Amino acid sequence: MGFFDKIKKAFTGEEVEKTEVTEKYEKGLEKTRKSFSERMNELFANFRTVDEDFFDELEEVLIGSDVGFETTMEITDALRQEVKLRNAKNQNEVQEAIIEKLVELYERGDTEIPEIKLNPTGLTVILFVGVNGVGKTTTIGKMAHQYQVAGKKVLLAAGDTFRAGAIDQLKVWGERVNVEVVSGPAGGDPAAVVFDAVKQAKNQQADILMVDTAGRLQNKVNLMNELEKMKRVIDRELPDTPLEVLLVLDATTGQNAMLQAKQFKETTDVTGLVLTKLDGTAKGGIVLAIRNELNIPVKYVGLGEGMDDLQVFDPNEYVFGLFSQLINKEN
Ligand SMILES: Nc1nc2c(ncn2[C@@H]2O[C@H](COP(=O)(O)OP(=O)(O)OP(=O)(O)O)[C@@H](O)[C@H]2O)c(=O)[nH]1
Repeated sequence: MGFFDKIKKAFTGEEVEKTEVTEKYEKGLEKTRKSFSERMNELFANFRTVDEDFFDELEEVLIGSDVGFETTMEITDALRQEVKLRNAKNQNEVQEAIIEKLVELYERGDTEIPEIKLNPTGLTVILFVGVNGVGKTTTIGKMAHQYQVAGKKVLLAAGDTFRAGAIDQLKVWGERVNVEVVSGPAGGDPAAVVFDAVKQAKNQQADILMVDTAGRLQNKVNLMNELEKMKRVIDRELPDTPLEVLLVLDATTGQNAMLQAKQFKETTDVTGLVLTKLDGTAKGGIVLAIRNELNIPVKYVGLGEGMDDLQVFDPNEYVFGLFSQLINKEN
């Protein structure tokens, strides 16, 4: 069964086969789906015809789910044309057009799973950026655990020397998942920590080095210099090593997360996003907005507090989780 057919079936409440990952996405997106389906049901409860009022209300539903203004307008404009083209009049025809347009928004982009490409012959370095409290350390810990379970040798570097608490927190995670943490003194130079960590990674022939960094957006110049210096050390010591820069964002902060992403994008070359706490928000539409407006791939999503709830982002599973049993079905 093609993916679109699977969504269509789930959309109307028909049973479809689900993998463990599908179920994780479904569960993680429960709040978003509930609020989205309530709003959609309300919209269709008053459905008479597809007129401008209908599109206005649909825009409100999408914006209310944090799909973002730009993306919402794009979707509703495309839908206006589609409805005309198909001469869709009744509720089912319009619902089908809506879901097709939303899925298309994804298919037009990259539906490949944007997994981190690990260096097959040596070390890969992942730099984690993002403001305090977004779940950066938790993400590093979970990811370290997953790579380790997959048989990789992982090393962590406590590059957030700005807060003593951040170093300790990373060490706690290191102990919990049994991964070594390279650290320096609080207030020290983060690039020096990176230098030491790179040396150790080389000595130990590690596969992955994950570097925590401080995320002081209020001081952009400092932040930029600090990140650039760390990158220079990595480039110099490991000239041919792939470097990922993952920006961690808290999905529950909605449009504020968008703003952070824009600011970090100006500060450094972000290669991917991690969106944490998607399970904690009813506004999971933020993924659509980010994907459409920022042009940075979402690489991981946090769908719960468990170790395995950090999942590689799969656009198909996401859209499925958003729509399954959407209309006329109690969740
Ligand atoms: N429900 C849920 N909780 C999460 C997720 N990711 C992280 N958390 C929880 O959020 C809490 C930690 O969040 P933060 O205080 O932002 O974590 P942190 O690692 O200290 O954040 P940084 O300051 O960014 O390093 C922990 O209780 C985590 O279990 C997620 O995807 N879903």
